[in-house]
Amino acid sequence: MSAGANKIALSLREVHKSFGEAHIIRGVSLDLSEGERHAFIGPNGAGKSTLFHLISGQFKPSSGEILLGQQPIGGLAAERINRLGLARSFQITNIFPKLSVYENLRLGVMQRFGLQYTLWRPVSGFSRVRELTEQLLEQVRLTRHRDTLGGELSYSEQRSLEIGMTLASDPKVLLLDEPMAGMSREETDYTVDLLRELSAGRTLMIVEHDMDVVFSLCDRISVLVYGQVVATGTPEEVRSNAQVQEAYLGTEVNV
Ligand SMILES: Nc1ncnc2c1ncn2[C@@H]1O[C@H](COP(=O)(O)OP(=O)(O)OP(=O)(O)O)[C@@H](O)[C@H]1O
Repeated sequence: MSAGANKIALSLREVHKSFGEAHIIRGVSLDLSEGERHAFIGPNGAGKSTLFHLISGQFKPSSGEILLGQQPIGGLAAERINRLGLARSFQITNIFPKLSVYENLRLGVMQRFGLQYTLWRPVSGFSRVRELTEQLLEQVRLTRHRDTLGGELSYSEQRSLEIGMTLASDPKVLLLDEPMAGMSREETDYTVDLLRELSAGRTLMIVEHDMDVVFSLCDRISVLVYGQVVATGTPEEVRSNAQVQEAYLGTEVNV
């Protein structure tokens, strides 16, 4: 964790979400420190994606509070939450396949400044956009693919591009939903390394099924079962928690 680790970047307080009769998130409370890398794990259907949707503004909590720093964000529109400093990726890759890597990233940067894709904006505005786009290109290690169409990148490069677009708003808090899904071991290792680099100075929250990733990348882990956090702790604490072994990891799984 980086300096300033004691400041709270994101707080969930007794967050609930129901869809009709179905009570999916059942009282989740959690504080994430600035600079912390935190993973949510849990069985399929536990509510991990729903929790992400609540934090990033796709869903409104039925009750409870969500704070970004000191600012309550529960129920605000996704775009507003993004402007306040929280960005997220989705389980599915979300890039523009017919645009080049550079154009994809530039769109993300332009969005940050509220710029439309027009030709009559002042050039001065664009030079900053260009500068930031170049920076992002380098950060996500795609400089050599700058003119490649998004759709022609390999799967893991597309995920890197998507992470770059997520970073375009320069978020303080970054939510990534299964960033390694569908990757080979080699691609996963590469992406873990990239994420370590890119998340420096930010708070990272990921949902991830790959336990090697979770245990090596994250400072703390929360285990969600039926919409409730049954354990939160360091990888060592979670690994040795008997309730977690039973409820999720399975006593035969050696993690
Ligand atoms: N919009 C919705 N309306 C009704 N039920 C929903 C809605 N969204 C999610 N659910 C239900 O909420 C539960 C939790 O789903 P969610 O996708 O959050 O789980 P998850 O932990 O992310 O699972 P996975 O690991 O498979 O992605 C599921 O039973 C799902 O059917």
